[in-house]
Amino acid sequence: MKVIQVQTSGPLYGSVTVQGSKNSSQALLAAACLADATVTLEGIPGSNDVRIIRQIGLDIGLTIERTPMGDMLIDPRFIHSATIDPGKSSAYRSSYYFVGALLAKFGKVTIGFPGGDDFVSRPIDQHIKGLRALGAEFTFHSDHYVVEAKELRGADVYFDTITMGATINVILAAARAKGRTRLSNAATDPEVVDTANFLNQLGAKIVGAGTDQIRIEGVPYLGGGRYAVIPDRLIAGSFLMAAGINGGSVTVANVIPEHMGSCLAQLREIGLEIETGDQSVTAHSDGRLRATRVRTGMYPAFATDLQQPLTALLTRAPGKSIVTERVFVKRFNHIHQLKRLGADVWVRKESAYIKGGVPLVGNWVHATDVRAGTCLILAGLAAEGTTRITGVEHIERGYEDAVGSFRSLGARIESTEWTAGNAEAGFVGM
Ligand SMILES: CC(=O)N[C@H]1[C@@H](OP(=O)(O)OP(=O)(O)OC[C@H]2O[C@@H](n3ccc(=O)[nH]c3=O)[C@H](O)[C@@H]2O)O[C@H](CO)[C@@H](O)[C@@H]1O
Ligand SMILES: C=C(OP(=O)(O)O)C(=O)O
Repeated sequence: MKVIQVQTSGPLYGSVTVQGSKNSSQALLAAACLADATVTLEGIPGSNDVRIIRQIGLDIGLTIERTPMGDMLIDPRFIHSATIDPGKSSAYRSSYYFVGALLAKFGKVTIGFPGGDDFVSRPIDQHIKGLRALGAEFTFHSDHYVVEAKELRGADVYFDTITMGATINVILAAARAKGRTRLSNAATDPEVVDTANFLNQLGAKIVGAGTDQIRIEGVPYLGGGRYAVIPDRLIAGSFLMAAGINGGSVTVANVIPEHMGSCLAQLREIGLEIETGDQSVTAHSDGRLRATRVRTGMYPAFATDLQQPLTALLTRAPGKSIVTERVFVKRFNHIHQLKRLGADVWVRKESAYIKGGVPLVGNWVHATDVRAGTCLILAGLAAEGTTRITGVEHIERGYEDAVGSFRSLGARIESTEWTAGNAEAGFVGM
């Protein structure tokens, strides 16, 4: 069993080059299926989710190869199947993008239900609603579903709630549908804009991405091209938060500061000093933090994926903080694990109440999902003694090299293989 071991660390100093966005990469890799020529994507991270997408690609005839320069060369010309193995599709969340991306070409997609971070129920009713409006029919089975459309036709879609996944999925389907699609109440996330920019570069006609009204004029053909995925604003945010845990100064390079507005505002409120450059952000902290109240929301509000590392940071801020989760209201699995380190945190309804400044003590903890993992790494840096984190595969879904990056900043962290022998000697069941 892989375990990440974190020791009490001092202030962190240094610079980390931020990987390409996990969430955008998943959309772009699927979107490449819409092309009729080869595509090169720069900056796709080497995370577990990307490895699964490559395996799905192999199964259906979509070649995804890493070049010696680190780019992804994708050849969608020989896709021969739109039947996706349920096990693989359920091994990560956004496998549903293959529905939007393959439906126009194949007329029928068979796929497993979405997996990924299973922290709360995550409905896909808005994906279904949007794709149905374009003419798709859904049939549900025990471990997979089938989506069929003789012909996809543009339509007006008004989303009942703001969802990034459904916005992207319907854009994918509409890009090669017949006629015009208009999306209202669309998500405005940078990852939506990134997907639209990529498709437009291949010849799609999408306008309005980044606003809540998006128009897509379907085209019969998409060419190839080269495109660079946006940097991961969520991973960048968590490294900046790390500067506040024991003090220090951390620079995240290769970021788009404009994507991080609500995060940077929140960190300033807590007492970090933030400096932005063209493509970098630096957080300085003398370790003195202020308690705060924060609510998550859809972009441009404070991201739900930054809620967990922020909660770890707020355990270091003397006083009472309140973190309210508005996107996935029960996304608090990490709180139970923080308590195992001695944090004084409790959850009522959709809020976590944190009494900050209480000393943390190392223990065995489990990362239930990727951001819970980041939260526990940050908490482990402050905890007395050793914190051992299991569930490393969740962390590896999103990070190319979390351990290496934190080590480069001076964190005392390592990845170890926990064997039956040492487990008997020291493992405390969870
Ligand atoms: C792979 C990926 O990109 N994952 C991100 C994506 O997930 P994902 O795309 O799954 O999240 P959504 O933006 O769709 O979810 C936003 C809200 O809409 C609701 N909803 C969503 C779809 C739907 O059909 N019906 C519905 O009610 C969800 O329950 C949630 O309350 O955005 C989330 C919110 O920023 C992030 O936490 C995830 O990291
Ligand atoms: C929720 C997340 O991922 P996914 O949607 O891939 O499960 C996340 O990245 O925090």
